[in-house]
Amino acid sequence: MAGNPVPVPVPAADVKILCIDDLRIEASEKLPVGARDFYNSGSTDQITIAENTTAYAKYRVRPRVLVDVSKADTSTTCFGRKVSFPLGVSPAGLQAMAHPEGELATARACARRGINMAISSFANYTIREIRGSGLGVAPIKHAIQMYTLKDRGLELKIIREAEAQGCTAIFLTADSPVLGVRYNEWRNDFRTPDGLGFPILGWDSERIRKQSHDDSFMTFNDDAHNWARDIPWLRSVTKMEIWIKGVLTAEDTLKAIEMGCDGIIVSNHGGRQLDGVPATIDALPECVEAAAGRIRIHVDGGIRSGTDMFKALALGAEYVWVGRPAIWGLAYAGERGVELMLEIFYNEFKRCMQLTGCNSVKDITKSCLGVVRPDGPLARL
Ligand SMILES: Cc1cc2nc3c(=O)[nH]c(=O)nc-3n(C[C@H](O)[C@H](O)[C@H](O)COP(=O)(O)O)c2cc1C
Ligand SMILES: O=C(O)C(=O)c1ccccc1
Repeated sequence: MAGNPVPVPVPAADVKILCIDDLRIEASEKLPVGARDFYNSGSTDQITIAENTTAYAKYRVRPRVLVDVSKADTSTTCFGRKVSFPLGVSPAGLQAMAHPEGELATARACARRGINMAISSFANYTIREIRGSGLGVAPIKHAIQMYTLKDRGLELKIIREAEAQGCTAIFLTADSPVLGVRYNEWRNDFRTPDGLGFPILGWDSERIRKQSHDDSFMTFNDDAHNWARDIPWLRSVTKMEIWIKGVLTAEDTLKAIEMGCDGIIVSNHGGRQLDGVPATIDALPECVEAAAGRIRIHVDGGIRSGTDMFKALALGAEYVWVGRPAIWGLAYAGERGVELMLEIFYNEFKRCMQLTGCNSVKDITKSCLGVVRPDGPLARL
C-alpha cells in the first residue's frame, strides 16, 4: 500500500481544516472540557510542551534549487514494512473518549494511508480488535506500548497476546516510573468516562472510575523499573523488537545500545511527564551523536507540520511519530479526521522535500538545515 496515497475526499465543510492547528482548534471546541484538557495539556508549568513545538522555529531550511523533483519519493521503511512516508501514530491511551471508534478508527486510517501505528496499553480496545481493524485495510505493522508492571504475570500475558496478534515491536515507556504533575486532571477531577475500560490491562470501567488517573496508574505501574532488571527479562521472554521510549540524553542512548535494544524513541511524553526537560528536537542531536549509527532513532513531541518532520529527519531521526494530532483528528471526524490529519502531514512533507530539492528521504541530511543566531548570518550545522 506504500507509494503516494490518493487524497482523502474532503467535503466542503472540511475546507476550513488546512493545517494541524486548524484541526486542534476544531477538535478542542468539540471536546468536553475534562477530555480536552486531559489530551491537550502538559505537566506543571507547561514549559516543555510549549517548547516541543516552538523549538523547531530556530531552524531554517537550506534549499537546493533547480533540481528535478518531479519524481520525489517520500517512502521509507519502518519495522521492515515499506511505508508511504516517515510518520507514525504514537501510543496514546483513551482514544475512545475522543470518538467512540477510538483506536479502531486510528488503525484503519493509518493502514489506509500506508503507515504504522503504536498501540497504547491504555487503549480502549483489545490488541486483537485494533490489529484486526487495521489489517482489514492493509498490512499495517503495530508496536505495543508497555509500562513495566508490578504484576509480571500480566506483563507476560500482554506480551504473549501482542505476539499472537503479530505485533512487531515493544515500545517500553521508560519516562514514567510515576506520572507527571498534571494540574488539569486534579482541577477537573478527571475520570475516565463511564463505559470505557482498559481491556489490554483487564480493567473494566467500574474499576477505573473508582480511582483518579494518578492512583490507578500507580496501582499497576512499577516505579522500581530499571535497565538491569527489565531489559534482559524482556529479551528473554520475547523476540519482538525492543524500543525504549522516552530517552532524552546521550547517556541513556549509550545504555540502550549496551543493553542490546533495537531502537530508541527520543520523547518527553508530549511534555506530560517532567516539565523542564528539553524539547525533543533539542535532545535529538546529542542522542544521534552518541549513537553514531549503532541504534535506530525515532522522535516524537510537538511535530505539527511536514517541515517539522523534515527538520527532525535532517537532525538524524529515521522516523517521526505524532500523538495529539491523531486525537484531534478523531475528535473532529473519527477515522476520516485521522486520515485528514495524515494527508495534511503527507502533503506538507512532500512539498517540503520538493521545495528543498530532496528526491528521497535519504537526501534529507544535516546540510539541509541552518540555525538562526542573533545578529549573525545563518549558521551551518
Ligand atoms: C492523551 C495522551 C495519552 C498518552 N498516552 C500514552 C501512553 O499510554 N503511553 C505512552 O507511552 N505515551 C503516551 N502518550 C505520549 C505519546 O506517546 C507521545 O509521546 C506524545 O503524545 C508525543 O507528543 P505530541 O502529542 O506533541 O505529538 C500520550 C499522549 C497523550 C497526548
Ligand atoms: O496520559 C498519559 O500520558 C499516559 O501515558 C496515559 C496513562 C494512562 C492512561 C492514559 C494515558
